[in-house]
Amino acid sequence: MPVVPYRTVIQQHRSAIHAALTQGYQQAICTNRPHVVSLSLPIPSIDPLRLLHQSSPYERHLYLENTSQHQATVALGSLIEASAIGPSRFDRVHNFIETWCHQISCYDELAEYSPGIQFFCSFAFFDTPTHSDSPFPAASVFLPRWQITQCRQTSTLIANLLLTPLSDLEALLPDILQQLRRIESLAESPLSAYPPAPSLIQPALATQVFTQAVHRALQRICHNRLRKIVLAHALDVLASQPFNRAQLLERLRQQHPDCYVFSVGNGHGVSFIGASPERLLSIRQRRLITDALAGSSPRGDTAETDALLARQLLTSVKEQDEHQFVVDFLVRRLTELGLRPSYRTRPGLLQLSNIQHLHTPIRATVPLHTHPLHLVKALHPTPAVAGVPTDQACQQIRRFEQFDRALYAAPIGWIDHQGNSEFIVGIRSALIQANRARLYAGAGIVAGSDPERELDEIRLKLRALMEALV
Ligand SMILES: C=C(O[C@@H]1C=C(C(=O)O)C=C[C@H]1O)C(=O)O
Repeated sequence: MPVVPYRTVIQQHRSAIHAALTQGYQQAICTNRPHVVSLSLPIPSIDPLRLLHQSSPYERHLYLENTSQHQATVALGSLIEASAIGPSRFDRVHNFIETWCHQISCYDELAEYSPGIQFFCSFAFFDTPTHSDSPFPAASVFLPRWQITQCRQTSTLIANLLLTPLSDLEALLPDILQQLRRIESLAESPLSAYPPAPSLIQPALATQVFTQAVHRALQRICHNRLRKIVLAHALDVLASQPFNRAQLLERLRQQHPDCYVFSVGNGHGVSFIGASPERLLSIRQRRLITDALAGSSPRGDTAETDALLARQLLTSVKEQDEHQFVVDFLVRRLTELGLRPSYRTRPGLLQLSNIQHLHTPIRATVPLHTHPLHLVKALHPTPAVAGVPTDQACQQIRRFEQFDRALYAAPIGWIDHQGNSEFIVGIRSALIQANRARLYAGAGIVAGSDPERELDEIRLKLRALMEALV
């Protein structure tokens, strides 16, 4: 099949694109403020991971893919950005987005599919860093220079351009054409094989630290100071050579097709990657879905043991309690914001390749003036990753865990200019820098939890990540 010359499409519409840029330029002059023009352009069907593979680890990025939903996006480079710390971090990101939404125009007439203007965000678990060398800010938002979104077989390139009264309009178009040339050559060239995976110099899991923390947490639960706490463990591994980010993500999406595969790069060589089954929220045309996901069991080796483990999970009082804390919290927080959540009273099962969870999807309609970040702020951290009561659980997490959670178990996602949004919870994840990886896994502790069984759950979750590393 001949390759459609996408550049020719752009060349043919050169004057329309030029007109869109001129309008943006005039806006910048009239308002005396910078103005962004967001161009959505058709490109050959291309896997966004290939573009990430070609990009430098020193270029900021956010990649998010859900194979089963046939949706993938990579956002590369930062055109405009902001970061924030402290309790007002969500509001500050919201203000940044609101301000810029008045200074952006979107030209999407050439694209078959356009996701609109998307701001990409990552938040750390805590609003103030627990460690001074934390690789990611407590809150971070950026509008990318380049973005590729693939929806089924349709790919779209988004070029965001910043216009100021000093901009040289004639210099912008060649830049876009050069990027299109790069993408076309990627689409035409055969997928180059990834280099062999590095071998790991794997340290033993320092299990006592975790089990001791579980014992101490159980004492607090026994004395009614806490009802649930999610304790995590971090495993540092060193490889013989640098990890290949795209290769890890490729393995994760093959091994976990039902999860959201993600990568967030800080632009300084550090990436936070993972395959998370947990959606904090998804909003499309004001319809919201959030997942209560808590209560876990391994998958069985045979159909019979698998069914037995599933039955035990569905009928265990301890697992039900652990799950119900999350449902109650999500329903309460949504109701407080004026939403009317609907959900089934009995949880279902979310069966993943290595583990199964109790799962309750909760749906609601978002009121007109409720911004997605109001909801993210109200929902994070859920008792699936923190505990009950939230403040006490977070205080104890800071005490018991000796490592920096950074982006682990925190919201990662995007918001568009029309109130659509997608945020996942950054669990089943690892921090990657050159040949070092830090793997995270956590488990919910409630009355009746057995420290050894919780440790098995941590091992199971870590093993899934380890399989992607080697
Ligand atoms: C905290 C994690 O997972 C969470 C804890 C679960 C549990 O304890 O049963 C289940 C799903 C997640 O909400 C993790 O994987 O790190």
